[in-house]
Amino acid sequence: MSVPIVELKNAAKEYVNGALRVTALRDVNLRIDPGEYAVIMGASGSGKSTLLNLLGCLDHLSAGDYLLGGESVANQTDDQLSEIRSTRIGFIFQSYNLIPQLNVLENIEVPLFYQGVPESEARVKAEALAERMGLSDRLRHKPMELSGGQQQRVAIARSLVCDPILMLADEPTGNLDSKTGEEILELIDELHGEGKTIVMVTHDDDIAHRAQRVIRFRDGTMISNDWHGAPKP
Ligand SMILES: Nc1ncnc2c1ncn2[C@@H]1O[C@H](COP(=O)(O)OP(=O)(O)OP(=O)(O)O)[C@@H](O)[C@H]1O
Repeated sequence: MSVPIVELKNAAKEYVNGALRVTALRDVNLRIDPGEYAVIMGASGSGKSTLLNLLGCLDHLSAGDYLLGGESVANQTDDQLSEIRSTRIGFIFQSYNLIPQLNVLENIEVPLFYQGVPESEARVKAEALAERMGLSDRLRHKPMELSGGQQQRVAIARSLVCDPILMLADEPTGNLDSKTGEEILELIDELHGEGKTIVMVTHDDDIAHRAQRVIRFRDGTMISNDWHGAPKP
């Protein structure tokens, strides 16, 4: 059996602000295998972003364990988490999160520079991904000179440039019109078809139907985990 990409064991997250404590996630057990496409759904405040932040090593668990690709990351330092994030995880956000001063190629290259990849090598990779995303005629444009769909394509290229084992998407079509959103979702379907492991937060049932698996949260608890198509063995 293959090593799961994600394994959360009795995971919990509590936010503490002074005397105020909020339990955002409690006792979450979740396994995501290589090549799966899972969506996370739930009402506002149910813990979706908290979960994505934990899966993306942007935050620490309060209790339990998180194994990413078979290795526990629960007790890593912030620096170690940052290293894991930049080498193993690709992020796609609703608001693209591109660096406004950098052009398309430079934005795509950012994760490679954190890894010390030589400039010429980074350029070759970034150009290939930009071409794949249909951005060849926009390589030197800055984000503000691009449409929303083009910006999201740059963000997807950036998320792929380190060949991550896990791709996390937070409402990736939330700021796009339906046609452009559909193109981005088709791109994500394509990546899934190529074997990428994808976890996406969405509020949209139509989008959720594209995934194999829909995981629902309520009040910080996982309340359902439904498989479309063939049931998981
Ligand atoms: N930094 C924080 N400090 C304190 N409480 C927080 C913090 N971040 C989130 N929470 C709380 O944790 C709970 C879960 O929040 P979370 O943002 O994960 O929900 P969500 O499902 O992503 O919501 P939305 O769909 O509105 O983005 C909420 O009750 C929220 O108020």
